[in-house]
Formats: sequence, C-alpha cells, structure tokens
Amino acid sequence: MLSCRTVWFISGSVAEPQVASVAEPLLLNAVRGDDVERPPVWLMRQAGRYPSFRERSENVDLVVEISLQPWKVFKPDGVILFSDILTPLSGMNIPFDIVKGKGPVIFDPLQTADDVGQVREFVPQESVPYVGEALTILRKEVDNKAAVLGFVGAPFTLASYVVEGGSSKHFSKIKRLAFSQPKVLHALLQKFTTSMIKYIRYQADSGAQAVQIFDSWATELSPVDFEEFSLPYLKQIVDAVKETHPDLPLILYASGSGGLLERLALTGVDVVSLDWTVDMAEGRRRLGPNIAVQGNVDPGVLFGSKEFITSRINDTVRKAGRGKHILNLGHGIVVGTPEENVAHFFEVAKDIRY
Ligand SMILES: Cc1c2[nH]c(c1CCC(=O)O)Cc1[nH]c(c(CCC(=O)O)c1C)Cc1[nH]c(c(CCC(=O)O)c1C)Cc1[nH]c(c(CCC(=O)O)c1C)C2
Repeated sequence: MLSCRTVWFISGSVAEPQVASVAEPLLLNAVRGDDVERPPVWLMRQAGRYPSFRERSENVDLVVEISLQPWKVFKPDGVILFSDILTPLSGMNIPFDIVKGKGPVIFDPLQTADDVGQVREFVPQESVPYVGEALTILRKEVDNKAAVLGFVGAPFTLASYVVEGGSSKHFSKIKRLAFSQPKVLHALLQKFTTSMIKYIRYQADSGAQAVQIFDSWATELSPVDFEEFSLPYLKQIVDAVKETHPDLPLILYASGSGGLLERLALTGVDVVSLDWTVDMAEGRRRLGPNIAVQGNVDPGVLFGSKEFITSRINDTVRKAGRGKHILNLGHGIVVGTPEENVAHFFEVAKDIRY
C-alpha cells in the first residue's frame, strides 16, 4: 500500500518530446478495445517540495503544477489529478488532516448511528471547487495527448478511515461495526456511495476522461464480507455513473485482492488494476475478455537493473496480450526509486510495439 504513502521528488526537467496531437488519448482507445500499437502507460507517484498536503491539494495552481510534473518529464499516457481519496471528507462534515510521517488523521472517528447521521452528503461544486477547476485546466494543458484521470475512494475504504480514525493494522473498529451493528455501517456506506457518484460525475464534467476508484482496503474483507460491504456499493456507483456518463471508463483498484478478482469483475467496471501478487495472464483469464487490465509490475522492480526492468515490462506486456491493457505498476512508486529507472521504464514502455 504505497502509492500515496510515498513521496517522490521530481528534480529538474527534461526537454519536452514532441508528441503529435491525436484525436483521442491512447489510454481511452486501449480501454475500449481498439487496435492500439502499444499499451498506454502511466504511474502513480509523487509529491513535491511544498507546504502541507492539504494546502498543496486544495490550491488550484499547486494541484495543476504537481499533477503536471510527471507529464512534463516523462510524457505518460495518463495524467492523474493530485489529490487524495480523503479530500471530500471535510465537505461531508468529517474533519481530518494528513500528517507528515503519520498519514491521515480523522479528528472525531465515527462510532455510532448518531455520528453517521451527522455526515453530510457531499456537494463537490461547493466543497471542492478547486478539484473541478484543476481538472478543467489539466484537460486543456494535456490537450488529449494523454488521458486526464480523476479518482475517488470506494465506500468501504473511506469508511475504514473514518471509523478507524486513520490508517489501521487490524481494522478492528470497522469490523466491530460491521459485525455487531451492520445497519450503521450500511448507512455510512450508502452516504459515501451517493456522494462518490456525485463526485465522479463532477470530475467527469470538469474534464476527467477516466476515473479510478480506489478500494485499497477491500483486501481486508473475506469474500463473503466483500459481497456485503463493498460489492453492492461499487456496483451502485458503476450503474449510476454509466447512466449519466456511459462512455466514461471506470478503473477499479483493489490491491492485494487476488482472491476477489471474479467478484471485482461483477462491479461492471471497465478496467481492473492488478497488483503484482497476481500473475498477469492468470488475472486476465479470471477477469474475462470484456474487462481491460491495468498493471502490474512490482514497484520494487524499479530498484533493479535496467535490463531487469526491461525484461519485467516485456514479460508483463506479453502476459497481458494484445490490447485492453494499461501498463502500470501494481501500486504507486516507492520512496527512493531512482528517477533514471523511472525514465527507463517509460522509454521501454513507449517503444513497445505489439
Ligand atoms: C502524495 C500523497 C497523496 N496522499 C498522501 C500523500 C503523501 C503525503 C504527502 O505528500 O504529504 C497522503 C495519504 N493518503 C492516504 C494515505 C495512506 C495511509 C495508509 O496507509 O492508510 C496517505 C499517506 C490515503 C490514500 N490515498 C490514496 C489511496 C489509494 C491508493 C493506495 O491504496 O495507496 C489511499 C489509501 C490515493 C492517492 N493519494 C494521492 C494520490 C495522487 C497520486 C499522484 O499524484 O500520482 C492518490 C491516487 C496523493
């Protein structure tokens, strides 16, 4: 679980390679199953030398600047918004902060039905206007040379933070709630679901061309509990978004969830992001031919030799087969990853031809 727990400083800048303007980003073509010449590639990453996370992520200029850093240096096929899955919480009356070295802190963790009753439904236009503004600017800046990606947290993963009060090891508080007062947890999950439907639509209307849903802690649920506390809500989100935005690709990311792949496919998402604990060919088979796959190189591979990185990329692309594959790591970049290896990853990836 490292993408956002990791901080990656991008130093300097590299001359921008010329990229021909295309009608539609390669990433969208690949997701739709068009005949593409290579898999699109992007990575989750980074932070910068800036003030606190919330300050960075709630200021339009900084959000745009930080979001564009990897784009300027590596020209990936996807440019993800700099934000966090917890960003909507303050707009839902759940005060929080992200503390350096500690991660997210929820000031008053939710415990009771009353607490859940106090949670306000999210109105993105009012609470996080900077997200929409940043996406609109990003879309213009990137100009279809890559896909602009928005993202949200899945209801169960958001609930785990607000019930646990932050990151957790054993998830005992949310499990206590799930297994002793399931109705209270369901009420909270429904509030997050309704809010995330609005948030995804808002991101799409502002400029996001695909939205990734992070269910980072689904891995903590046994399959039977995933079916009760996560799957129905994910499905509700996908169904509702598809009604208003039928062409918006939805990517589901649930690291450590190799045991859940068939169930993840039932959500109706367009893409499932695999981590490196699943063999790419096996994952592909288990998800079926209609779902595109993303991933799944071990982020640790980027600490290896250039030859090793090249061979793992080739292996992953071969196992994924032609089309419907977005090349990526199985999770975000790890702190201390040599920047030249990241550059090498992109060079090799962009030279691939099916
Ligand atoms: C860079 C960063 C982020 N969030 C946090 C950081 C580090 C703190 C900092 O820079 O000050 C705190 C931050 N935010 C969160 C954490 C995780 C804490 C934990 O382990 O529970 C931390 C340290 C919560 C969070 N946040 C996110 C997830 C889902 C992905 C995953 O599973 O890793 C989760 C679980 C998503 C996220 N978070 C972030 C992005 C943007 C990616 C990019 O710009 O490339 C994304 C996609 C950005």
